[in-house]
Amino acid sequence: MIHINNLTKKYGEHVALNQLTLQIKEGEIYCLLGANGAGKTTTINLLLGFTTPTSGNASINQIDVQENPKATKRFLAYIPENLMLYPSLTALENLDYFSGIAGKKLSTKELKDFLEEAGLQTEAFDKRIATFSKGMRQKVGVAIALAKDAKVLLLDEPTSGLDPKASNEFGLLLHKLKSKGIATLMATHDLFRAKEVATHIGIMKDGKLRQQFVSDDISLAELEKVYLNTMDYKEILL
Ligand SMILES: Nc1ncnc2c1ncn2[C@@H]1O[C@H](COP(=O)(O)OP(=O)(O)OP(=O)(O)O)[C@@H](O)[C@H]1O
Repeated sequence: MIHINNLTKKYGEHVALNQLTLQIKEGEIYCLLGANGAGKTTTINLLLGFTTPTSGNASINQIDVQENPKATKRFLAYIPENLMLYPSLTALENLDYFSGIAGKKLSTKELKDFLEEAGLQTEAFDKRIATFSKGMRQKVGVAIALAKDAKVLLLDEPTSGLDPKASNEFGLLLHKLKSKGIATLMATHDLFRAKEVATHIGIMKDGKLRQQFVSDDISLAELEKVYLNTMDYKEILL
């Protein structure tokens, strides 16, 4: 579903992303780990077409992102660390608005079903977003992705600032999306949640993908050790 080939982004002499190659198939959750400045957000921005690569390419559902950014956006949902919703509108109104932008005309019943599927409490459907916690806003973001029938979900630091219960709920939600066949790329610093939700884990440093694992092949303790070693510049062969 997501194909990234030798994707490179330079800002002047600085290489923010260095020949990244990876694939994420339907129903896979790929967690990208790495210290600040490792290139995680750059990867997401390139997939969103927010910035253009210096070289290499990426495709979503076999459509090249750079050649056809509008077409690829039809398949994409993006939830950044701080999801922008209209604070004075309710959850239902936001969902109605954003699914309308995505070309979906949905009944109130359908909108409510998506909010429920995303795990938002029924009492919150008609409350203004301004009163919502981050976890609740993210559920609205997931409802938007579901309403849009997104095939690919891009998440940037979705669990940062969430309390353990909200983070756990978000993890359960990702499992649900996985079972619907959605391909997810999640940039995170949260090793625990990455290990818990990911099918695959990559560790980036200085714009380069240094390590890749199938999540089931590595324990949390091993992941932490490898992560710390990688950050300490100790060379570990891929
Ligand atoms: N618009 C820009 N102009 C110049 N340099 C940039 C720009 N955007 C990102 N960079 C640089 O590219 C590198 C990768 O940044 P990126 O935001 O992708 O890292 P990250 O892994 O997402 O970090 P964080 O965990 O802090 O979000 C950093 O060195 C950053 O300073």
